[in-house]
Amino acid sequence: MYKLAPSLLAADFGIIKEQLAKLDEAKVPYLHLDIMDGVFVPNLSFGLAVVESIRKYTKMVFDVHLMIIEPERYVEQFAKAGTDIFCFHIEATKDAKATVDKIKKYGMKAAIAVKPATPISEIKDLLGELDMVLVMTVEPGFGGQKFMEDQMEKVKELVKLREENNYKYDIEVDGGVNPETIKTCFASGANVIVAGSAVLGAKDISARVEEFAQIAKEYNI
Ligand SMILES: O=C(CO)[C@H](O)[C@H](O)COP(=O)(O)O
Ligand SMILES: [Fe+2]
Repeated sequence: MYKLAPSLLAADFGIIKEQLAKLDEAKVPYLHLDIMDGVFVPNLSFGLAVVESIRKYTKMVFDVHLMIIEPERYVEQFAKAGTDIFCFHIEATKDAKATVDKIKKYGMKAAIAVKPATPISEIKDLLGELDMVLVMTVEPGFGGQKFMEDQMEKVKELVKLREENNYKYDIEVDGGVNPETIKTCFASGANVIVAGSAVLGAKDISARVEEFAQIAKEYNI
């Protein structure tokens, strides 16, 4: 089922309450929260305090994308801050299985992200336990980058593996998604769409959300 996850990274933090209200008005289901540590990626964003404080203002599902090393250290804190989906990078941990188990123990949905150079074979053994897989369509670290079309091969591979093994995960794409590139995402089989600049940077947020929803309908997603 199609879900839009606007990325807070593209929001104007000075008017964050108004921005959240606009997303709620547009009936957006997920909010994508990019957590960066300046080590796993060459950028810093925001952390637990921001997640906890905005949790009070919206009921959107919090889809937290952790671009930090050893994400297992923060599972409990993110659960307490109101995270619904805890998504970590396979490249950032030595024990992905233990991390997935810990995420579930704290009542969250478990997702794994793969950088553009990481093949799906790296997470193959865990696919049966995941609620979502995130295929990065840019190098993680910054919003507003160009969509990497070649990553659609991984989306298609995930669709195939899900069918063959009766797995249940959603397939999320993140980076450079706009009204054009969203079409190849749907055509390849992605159903959870992260969009920062294309949604929060749009003149009319509701109109952009509606435009994406119409395209999803055309592709039966
Ligand atoms: O994880 C990310 C960057 O690492 C962001 O979620 C992503 O870049 C969204 O921004 P945009 O839609 O503007 O590309
Ligand atoms: Fe992200």
